[in-house]
Parts: sequence; C-alpha cells; structure tokens
Amino acid sequence: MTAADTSTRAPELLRLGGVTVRFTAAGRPALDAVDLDVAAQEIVCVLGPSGSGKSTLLRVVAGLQHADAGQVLLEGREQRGVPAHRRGVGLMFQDHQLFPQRDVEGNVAFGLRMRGSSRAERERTVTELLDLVGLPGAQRRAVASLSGGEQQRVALARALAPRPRLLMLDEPLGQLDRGLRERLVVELRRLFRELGTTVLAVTHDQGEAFALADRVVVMQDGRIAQSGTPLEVWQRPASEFVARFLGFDNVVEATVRGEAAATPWGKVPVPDGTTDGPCRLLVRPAGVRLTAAPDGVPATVAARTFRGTHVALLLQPAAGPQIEAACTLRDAPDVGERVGLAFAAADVVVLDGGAPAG
Ligand SMILES: Nc1ncnc2c1ncn2[C@@H]1O[C@H](COP(=O)(O)OP(=O)(O)OP(=O)(O)O)[C@@H](O)[C@H]1O
Repeated sequence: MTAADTSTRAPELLRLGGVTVRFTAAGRPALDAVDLDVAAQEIVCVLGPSGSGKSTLLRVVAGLQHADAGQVLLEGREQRGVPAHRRGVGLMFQDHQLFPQRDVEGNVAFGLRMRGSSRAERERTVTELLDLVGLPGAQRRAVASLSGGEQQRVALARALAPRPRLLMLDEPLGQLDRGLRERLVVELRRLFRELGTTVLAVTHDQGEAFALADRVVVMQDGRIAQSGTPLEVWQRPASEFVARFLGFDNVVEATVRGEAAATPWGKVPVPDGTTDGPCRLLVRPAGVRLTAAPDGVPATVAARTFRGTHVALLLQPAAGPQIEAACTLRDAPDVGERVGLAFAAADVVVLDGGAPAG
C-alpha cells in the first residue's frame, strides 16, 4: 500500500496491515496477520494475557523487531527499513530505566540533547513537562531520591520531551501499587488529552486499560480477539476468551429459543433479536438478581467477598456450574443461606456461536 492509498481515509496516524512475526519456524507466530489502525490523538490500549503478543506489537511499531510479513505505516509512510530512532515514536518501557547518575532534568532533557536542542529550549521544555506530570521544581533532584511513582512520572516526561508523534507505553504503571496506579492513570489520560498525544499502550491490567483508553484491543495468541471502546468491550465481549479474560466466569452452554435460552441453570432470558440455536452464553454478575428463596432458581451462597463498592457472591445452584453475582453490602446474604436467582436479559450476552440478529 502506498501513502496515496491511505490518504482518502480518516487520518490514522498508525496503520498495521497483516503484520506477522515468527520467532520459530514451527508453531504459531507471535503476531499473526495483525491489522490495526490508530487515529491521530487516539489512546489505544492493547490488553491480553502473558505471551499474547502485546510487547512484540509495540516493538514492531517502534522498529525494534523485524516483521516477517505485513506493513507498518506511520502517517501513511511504510516504515520498513526505517531505523527506530528515525520513526518519531516515543517509548516508555516497564522498567523505565532512568539514568541514575543524572538528575531529573538530565533525564527529561536527554532526548532533546540528543537532538541538539538549545539549552534555553531544553530548560523551558523540562519546566513545562515537570509541571504537567506533577513534579514542579524537581529539576535538580537525584533520581535515587524519588519514589517509584515519581520516577514513573520522570520517565513519562522524558518520553514526552521530544514530542513524539506516537507515544508507546509498555506496562507504564506496572511496578506501582494499586492506589498510585489508579491515580496516575487518571492523570495520564488528562495529560495526553491536553497535549493531543497519540498513544499506543500495552498492559495486562484491564482496569488500567479501561480507565486510560479511548479504544481497547484484546489480543489472543498473536491475533486481535476484539477491538472497541471500553464500554463496548465490557458490555459485549465478543467471545468466551474475551469474557473470561475480563473476569466474567458465568459462561454456559445454552440453546436459544425465542426470548429465552435453556441453560444448565434453567431458563435465562436473552436480549431481543437473539438468533435461535446453540451458543455460549454469558450472564454478567450484575444481571444475577437475588430473590426470596421460593422464587427463582434455587441456590446456596458458597462464598462472599467484600470488594469495596459491592460484595461478590459465589452461588451454587441446584444444577449447573457456580454463578457469580454482585450485590450491596447491606443486601448480601451469608455463606450457606439459600436464595433464589433471577436473570436480567440486559446483562445476558450471546458469545461466539450465536449472534443477535440484524
Ligand atoms: N525474542 C524472542 N524470541 C523467541 N520468542 C519470543 C521472543 N519474544 C517474544 N517471544 C514469544 O512470542 C510470544 C509473544 O510474546 P510477547 O512478549 O509479545 O507477549 P506479551 O503479550 O507482551 O507477554 P507479557 O505480558 O508476558 O509481556 C510469546 O510466546 C513469547 O514467548
């Protein structure tokens, strides 16, 4: 494909077409004919289990990994043969490796110095970026004196300093504790919006991806299993793999007939327009309602886990696998209590094997 072929389309900044990477002659490729577009100023998070090809994808775009087939286009230009340092992409890796012998300013200004920027320009950019990442006035601090979160911010400022057209982050908040990660991810999103940065980030933490991204791409064995907004992927996981990866375990065999499906748990209502026939069915925990014991599907509370905002219940119905439900702390029954279950069609998702009609 040439630059002209892509000029009629939306101004995607990055386009991958059929990108394949094989580390061994036999077995499945690490990346298997991956197609992916990232629009200018879009924040895309690639999510997937260990070994699904996330890092390899970043490395191919960065020019650190050769692709056996397919194309990488940046602003319409094929990147084959373009060395990493000429691609205009910024990289921030998991182990953000700051230079320990340089102070904060020395670290942040590194890329600018390499580019031959003037001292005044470097100082201005460093001041601006340290303000942006919430470390104003930290220029002279030694890297070793910074907390993990502060170091992460310095690494981010360093990656942003040369104003890359595409910023790639590999597990950007991987090393940090949960609270700090949740705070930083909100700040990062605001920062990228403010700067209009295009971002391709890789993480295995779905919470991080959903909070950061405009679009989430779920990888499975070197292929894209699903791509969509966080809400779309959350509400309509495309396959059992994606559903389970997101932590949804209420998945059963089902046969749809009309407005309900026959499942090992009994009849479960399905969304309007669902095609009749066999399928795998997901019931999101939010769609499992507790009723008084004589009504609904009889079940016993097997476990309850306090999750902060709600209580996660594990329920054992009379037949079929255990079911997860979510309820408020006030309403949560005790372990061993007998309850009834009802299912809400709005939280029922037909997975691969049957799709809603139309
Ligand atoms: N340099 C390499 N040589 C051989 N195999 C490799 C190499 N790099 C990656 N692989 C293999 O390619 C596949 C994809 O690896 P990759 O690191 O891209 O996955 P990942 O999704 O980033 O995993 P993680 O979340 O564990 O970092 C894995 O099976 C991995 O073992």
